[in-house]
Amino acid sequence: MVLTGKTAVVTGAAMGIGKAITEILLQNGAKVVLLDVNETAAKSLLEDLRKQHGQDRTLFLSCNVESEEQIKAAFQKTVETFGGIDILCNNAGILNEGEWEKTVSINLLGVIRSTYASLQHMNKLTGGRGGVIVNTASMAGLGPLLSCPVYTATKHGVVGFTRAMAAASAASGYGIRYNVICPSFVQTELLDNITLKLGQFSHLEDATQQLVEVLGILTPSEVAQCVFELVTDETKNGEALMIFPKGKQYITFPSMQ
Ligand SMILES: NC(=O)C1=CN([C@@H]2O[C@H](COP(=O)(O)OP(=O)(O)OC[C@H]3O[C@@H](n4cnc5c(N)ncnc54)[C@H](O)[C@@H]3O)[C@@H](O)[C@H]2O)C=CC1
Ligand SMILES: CCCCCC(=O)/C=C/C=C\C/C=C\C/C=C\CCCC(=O)O
Repeated sequence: MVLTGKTAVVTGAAMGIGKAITEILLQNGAKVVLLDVNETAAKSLLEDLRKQHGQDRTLFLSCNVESEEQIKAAFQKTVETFGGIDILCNNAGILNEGEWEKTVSINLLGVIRSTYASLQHMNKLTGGRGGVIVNTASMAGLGPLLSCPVYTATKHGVVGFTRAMAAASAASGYGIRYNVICPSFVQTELLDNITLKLGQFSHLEDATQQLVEVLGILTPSEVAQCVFELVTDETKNGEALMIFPKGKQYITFPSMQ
């Protein structure tokens, strides 16, 4: 897929991995709508992006992925402004084992809300142009991160939901590809104040820190490069791409047949 003239929506776009995804899509010619709850960070980023890429290729819309109403309004505004949606990156996520219901609501239900709301605009069977959705899971979506059971559960959910949507889309003729990235640790604010975020599992922080030392830490732009690959390579549908500092690997899952 060539990105020139395409419209992308990125959730959690104000900082970290979402910011890097936004930047790589813009650098390659797409128009990008940034959705986030952090208005201060998003507006400051938007100002920089408009200086670099022009005034008319970006839009920020305040949107909490916990709200179906806000997601629907943001997609409607995107279509009114840019004429459609071709690419959706469901990236917003938190780590908070104490506030675990909120973690499920943002990390897993947020992806489902946004994916279902996007169908109205992207599905070729309902007048959309088709396109591609890339969800941000984690390596914790493929195996257990012992200090974060609920975070782990949400990311396993995102991997399963993405793969099932890919199969449903292919079988139904939606014209939408669905892929998921599974990065190891990435240098973003998600890793800050980790003791507080681990809640009742804070005693397992040292064990996780040891894992960080073994695996190393990715930069957001290394992750965004993999998102770009999944967006542009039209052969990729239903793929889970594991990303770590030493490389990347497409996951082979057990066959269901
Ligand atoms: N940092 C890491 O080590 C890893 C992060 N991830 C995943 O990457 C994604 C992005 O995380 P990071 O960039 O690391 O974190 P971050 O904290 O730097 O950025 C997250 C962004 O999401 C936004 N956000 C949070 N709740 C939201 C909501 N309800 N609605 C809309 N926006 C919301 C935040 O305002 C922020 O801009 C998350 O899904 C996370 O689980 C995956 C693997 C590793
Ligand atoms: C192998 C699974 C990788 C999963 C990565 C992920 O999605 C998010 C992990 C976030 C936190 C993990 C919990 C504790 C980490 C402990 C210390 C982090 C310190 C980071 C540092 O800068 O040294």
